[in-house]
Amino acid sequence: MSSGNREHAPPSRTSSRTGTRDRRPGVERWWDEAVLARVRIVRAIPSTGPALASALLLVNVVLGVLPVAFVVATSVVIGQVPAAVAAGVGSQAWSALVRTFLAAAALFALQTLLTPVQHMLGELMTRRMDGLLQQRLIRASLRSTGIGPLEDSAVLDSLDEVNRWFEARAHTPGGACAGMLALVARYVRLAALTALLGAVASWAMAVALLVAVLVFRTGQRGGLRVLSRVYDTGVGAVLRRANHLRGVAMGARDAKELRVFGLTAWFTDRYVDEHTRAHDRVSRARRRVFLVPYLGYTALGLLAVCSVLALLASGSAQGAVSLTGLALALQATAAMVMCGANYPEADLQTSLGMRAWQSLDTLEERMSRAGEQAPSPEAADAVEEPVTGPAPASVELRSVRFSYPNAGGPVLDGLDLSLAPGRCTAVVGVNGAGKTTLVKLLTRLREPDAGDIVVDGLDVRRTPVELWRRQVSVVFQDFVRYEFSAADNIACGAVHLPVDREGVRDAARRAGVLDTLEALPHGIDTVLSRKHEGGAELSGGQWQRVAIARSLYALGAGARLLVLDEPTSALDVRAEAAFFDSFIELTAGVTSVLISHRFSSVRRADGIVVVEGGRVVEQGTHEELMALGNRYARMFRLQAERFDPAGRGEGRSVAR
Ligand SMILES: Nc1ncnc2c1ncn2[C@@H]1O[C@H](COP(=O)(O)OP(=O)(O)OP(=O)(O)O)[C@@H](O)[C@H]1O
Repeated sequence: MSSGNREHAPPSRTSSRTGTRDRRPGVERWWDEAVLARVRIVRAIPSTGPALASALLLVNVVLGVLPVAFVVATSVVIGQVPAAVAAGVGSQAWSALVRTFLAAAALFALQTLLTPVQHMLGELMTRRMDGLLQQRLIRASLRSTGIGPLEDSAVLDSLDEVNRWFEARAHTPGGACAGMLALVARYVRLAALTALLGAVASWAMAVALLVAVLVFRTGQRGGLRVLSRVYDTGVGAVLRRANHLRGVAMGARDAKELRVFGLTAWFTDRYVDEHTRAHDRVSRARRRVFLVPYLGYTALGLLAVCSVLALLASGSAQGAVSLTGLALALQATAAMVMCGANYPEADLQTSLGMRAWQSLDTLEERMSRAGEQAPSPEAADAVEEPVTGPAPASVELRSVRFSYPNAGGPVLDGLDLSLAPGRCTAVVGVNGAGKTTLVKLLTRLREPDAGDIVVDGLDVRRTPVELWRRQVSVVFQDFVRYEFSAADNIACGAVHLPVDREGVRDAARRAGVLDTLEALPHGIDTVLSRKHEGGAELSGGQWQRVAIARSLYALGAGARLLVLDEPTSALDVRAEAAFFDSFIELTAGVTSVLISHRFSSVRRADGIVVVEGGRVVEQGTHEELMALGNRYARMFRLQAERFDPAGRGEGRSVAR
């Protein structure tokens, strides 16, 4: 019997109950990991298609029986040889020998033919189950309407872990189903061999050998489970660090900085250190888990096999066992011993699959736990229809308080802010003042801990989130660069409506990017990524214009509140000035919020608020705030002086 366990590197297993290292009692953990996990996989098998599941089950049962039938046929052949040789060619005994031989050959051929069918159907089941699990993963990742869960470190850990299971090339989680059915073949074979040995030799012998085989297998499989716990004791974290280092070192995104800062050798050394540390700990654990127990299991196996052989030998010596019976018993014993080995078509697949499924459960559980945001008092009487219409939104934030979970004090602490309908309000403040947090609340990616956001006199929580979001158009600081066509990149500003190609062109024209897009190989249908054939890459500023076009398209589709979070950070000064000249005009009459560190943009807003300490500490027009000579004026002058050290005139270089 051979151990045959290959080393693998599953991600760390943490308890789905605590989110920390698993501290459940051994029996409960064993029940969950070894029994319930298998039951869940078996119950999921029919979802890959009843016809496929039945066909694969049938093939596996047949593949379990065929080798046993082959053992019987070849043993009968051996038993028939003396009589056939004695009677000579053409005799009845000879013909019987030939017939049995042909039957054995047919059984062997059938087994050879069915094995690829087993692989093919198993592969099909694996792909189908992987597809279903991927759907579960995507649904779990996107299930929250807010982004709270995706800023929770436990959820991010789980996501990271599950993703690694799906990215593993050797065995994917779906393989567990096919692996579980492949075990049917092995255990049917083991049961039939036991019956055979019992029938022709001795039942005590057969049962003893069966017990030895099962003990050996249980030890090996249990060893895999025990070994995997080493990943809970810090190895997972070391591997994550190593993977991060490898990802940074091999990614195109970070290549420039690594080289310019001369970090390549440092990265290599750190990667080797972390990897070696993880590898050493796994190797030590492997020796502990497998080496000594393996010797014990092997001794037990040898004892059982030697006893069986000794009994057979003595039975044969006394003439109590026929030649056919001896051949049967010997072959059955050898085949049973083989059943104690690692099953390459089943063991790793089921063991890794069970862990992957558990990771997915943990992710789903954590997502739902992290997604339980503070209940909104008005949610119960949510109105079906949003407050909508052509009129620009009037938005008021009243005494809004918000803190990030597990992150210290409040970021917004009693903030009052009024966004006048059809006017542009700029929000300024130092880094970390809470400007982006304000955007998250306005877009309902987060809900306030206290206070209200009131739109046209109605608490925004009374409007279903999806409907509210159709009324909001946003250009995020870190907007998404979708690897879609340019047209789709813009049209995804209003996915609830059919794509309006004229509207897309119009939005691109107004964002000043239409000429650039039309000059691409396939015009606005060019995929904006070089990773795709015929695709093209845009500069940072051009991408930003595409994001702006997306928000204009959303406005065209009925959005009534425009939120711009650093919308021009990638544009040069001249492009920014030109952009605002046209943008202010284009969005005239739209309620908008502009967050920017560029005072040349901010000063053009109809109203400006300064956020500090989680509240609005100053508000007014540019002129009023300059006249006040307080925080805004100081920040404005500081920036203006950087462009115009001589200090000539208020923001001369930053002015329009
Ligand atoms: N997901 C988060 N979890 C915990 N704290 C966060 C999170 N996001 C932001 N913060 C903290 O909240 C505070 C406000 O962050 P926010 O991004 O809103 O500031 P900001 O005014 O937009 O800053 P900047 O001008 O640098 O973009 C910061 O102290 C930041 O560390």
